[in-house]
Amino acid sequence: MQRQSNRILAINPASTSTKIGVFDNDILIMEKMIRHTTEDLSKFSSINDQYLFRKNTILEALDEEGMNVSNLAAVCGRGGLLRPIEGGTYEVNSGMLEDLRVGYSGQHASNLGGIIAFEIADALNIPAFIVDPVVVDELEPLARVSGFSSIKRKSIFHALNQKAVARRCAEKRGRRYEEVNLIVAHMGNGITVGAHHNGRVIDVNNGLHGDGPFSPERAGTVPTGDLVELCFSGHYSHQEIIKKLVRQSGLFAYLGTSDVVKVEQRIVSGDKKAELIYHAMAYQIAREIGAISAVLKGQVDAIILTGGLAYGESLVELISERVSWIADVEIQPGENELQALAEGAARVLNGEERAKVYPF
Ligand SMILES: Nc1ncnc2c1ncn2[C@@H]1O[C@H](COP(=O)(O)OP(=O)(O)O)[C@@H](O)[C@H]1O
Ligand SMILES: CCCC(=O)OP(=O)(O)O
Repeated sequence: MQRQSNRILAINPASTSTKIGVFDNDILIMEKMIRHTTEDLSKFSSINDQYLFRKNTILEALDEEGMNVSNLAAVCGRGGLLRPIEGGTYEVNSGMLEDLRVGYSGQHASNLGGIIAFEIADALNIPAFIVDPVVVDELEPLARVSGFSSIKRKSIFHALNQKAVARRCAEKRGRRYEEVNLIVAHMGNGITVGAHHNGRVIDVNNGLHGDGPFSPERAGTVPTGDLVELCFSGHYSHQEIIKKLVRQSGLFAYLGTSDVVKVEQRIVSGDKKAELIYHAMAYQIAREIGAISAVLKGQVDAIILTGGLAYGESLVELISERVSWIADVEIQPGENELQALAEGAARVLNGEERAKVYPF
């Protein structure tokens, strides 16, 4: 099908940076990472309060790059901690804006993606979208049962990148995403391993404050009794324990850094503790992939390793040697999120998909 030219601005707000990209449909024209200093962000008491500051830095960056916003056909932001929704491209509406502002399912910089996209698009009278936010929830009923009746398992994961790499993998095999079974391990600051069955992520660990492998920053699954003891030890407030589990666990807690490149350098120079912990992270990722292969009854077309950590050759090797008996292992390093946002918006602008309405 012949596609018309659609200029799309994609916005991905992360904790200390805002990444932006301008695309012609899914072809990248310009990309920029705007870094925010601690001093800049410490002026704001909440993530939501940063919206105007971040929006202005985006408009300034576009101006510096000579990008004329009046040529845009749509703006697409990374969606945040909304109500659980199925995957897809959603037009930003007033209900979504309200949920993003209060942080319906919690606080995360990605909550700003939809808000900033809307503000820029509204002034230009063009649509604003979000694509596959972190709350995409396509879990099977079986996967929701935790074993502790007061707690349900939740789907919070790197849906945007997981679905984009899964689509690409299916396409390479001459199949549609809706026709394949894939295991995708996104390995970034958090790590999530999803079972993609015929285009739906039917099981995945909650990579923010849930379960799964430990990661550069997160604790992942920890022994429950010991965690309860720690919570009631009187040493930590509620906020402190959450921060410890989400931002100060994993590699950071054991090795004092969450920078995987530095950890790899320490291993090469003979640091045995760094080696043990790094190998343990690979071991836990492989164990999660093995567990989720049972969800797919062993019918797995491919295992995809993606995210920033997939640039690390030794990590990829350590995981592959434990899981390559399950299926072919494909490496798609990086987080590909701006590209995935543009692709999601382009599918709607070109009439290949209809924008979904939040909450559906
Ligand atoms: N060349 C590399 N080799 C190994 N790890 C890397 C490399 N580049 C980045 N990383 C790691 O990737 C992580 C960030 O991954 P990314 O997918 O961008 O993050 P997130 O999913 O959290 O947004 C960081 O922990 C960083 O140390
Ligand atoms: C697990 C989804 C939240 C998320 O995006 O985490 P990181 O970017 O910190 O890996």
